[in-house]
Amino acid sequence: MSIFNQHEPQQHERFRGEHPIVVEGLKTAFGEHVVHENLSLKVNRGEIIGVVGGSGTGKSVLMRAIIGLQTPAAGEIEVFGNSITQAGIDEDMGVRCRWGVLFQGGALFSTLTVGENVEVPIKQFYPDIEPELRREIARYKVILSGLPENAIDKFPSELSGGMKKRAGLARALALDPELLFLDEPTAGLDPIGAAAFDRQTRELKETLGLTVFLITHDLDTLYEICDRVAVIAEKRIIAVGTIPELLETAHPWIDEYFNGPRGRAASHGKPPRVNSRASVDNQPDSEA
Ligand SMILES: Nc1ncnc2c1ncn2[C@@H]1O[C@H](COP(=O)(O)OP(=O)(O)OP(=O)(O)O)[C@@H](O)[C@H]1O
Repeated sequence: MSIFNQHEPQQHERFRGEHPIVVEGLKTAFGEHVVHENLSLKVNRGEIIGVVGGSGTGKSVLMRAIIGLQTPAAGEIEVFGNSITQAGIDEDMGVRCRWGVLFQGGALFSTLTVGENVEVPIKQFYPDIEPELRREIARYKVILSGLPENAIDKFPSELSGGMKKRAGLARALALDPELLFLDEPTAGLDPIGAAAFDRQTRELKETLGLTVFLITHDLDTLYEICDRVAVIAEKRIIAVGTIPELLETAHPWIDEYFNGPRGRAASHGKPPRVNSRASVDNQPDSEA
């Protein structure tokens, strides 16, 4: 039971449905530049889904659309069964407090300490929580994210890249989310730091029962911790499944991605995760 359940106004049951995120027929565009066209994706509850695709294919824009920061030109997005595209402000606030986001680069407030950064969403969504309790929650989240306890009083400029990511993770965990969005969490980390962050993600997912939407270029992360991988190309999700399943699709981009030198190195000795069937979208690109 979360401490937040005792505080108005965001009381809610945990999501028990099959798909906490459902995207149907999404179109996003910046002026004439269409990023997604007829993109669909269902994320399974309790999985870590890796989202991959070439640079600029729209992974971050997809995440932003799902969390309501990017208005779609067409299509429907549901999170926990609530329409994100049509939510009023009240429903919006109720859903927003149920996810946490680690943006690329951490997006920490540089003038606030780590602890104060973690307190920001708590203040925003639960303004009535007493400062002492808020601080105590922040301290717990800092420890949960794998930072030493004394990091709570440090400013972002005093942290290494890996520590900044963990501070961003602590803030993403601030509200006991059911859904965690991670945008390239291991980018810029050394291999040992990246592997440690991967382990932490998997442990958090298991102990907190999270669903994780993870954007990455890191093949080791895909092999180590992702239950399924969704591939964005041609403005939509062209395939989703375990890595062995994706390889069966024989799509040239997928083949090159996983069977190129880096893909082969990352796969070395890894047991495949096999708990779903890949689905492939062979629909022609309407914008082609
Ligand atoms: N605010 C914006 N205004 C205009 N174009 C944008 C904006 N945000 C993103 N784009 C464009 O949308 C496309 C997709 O961007 P996005 O950041 O989602 O790519 P990505 O797949 O996450 O790339 P990377 O792997 O390099 O991080 C790019 O062409 C980008 O230039």
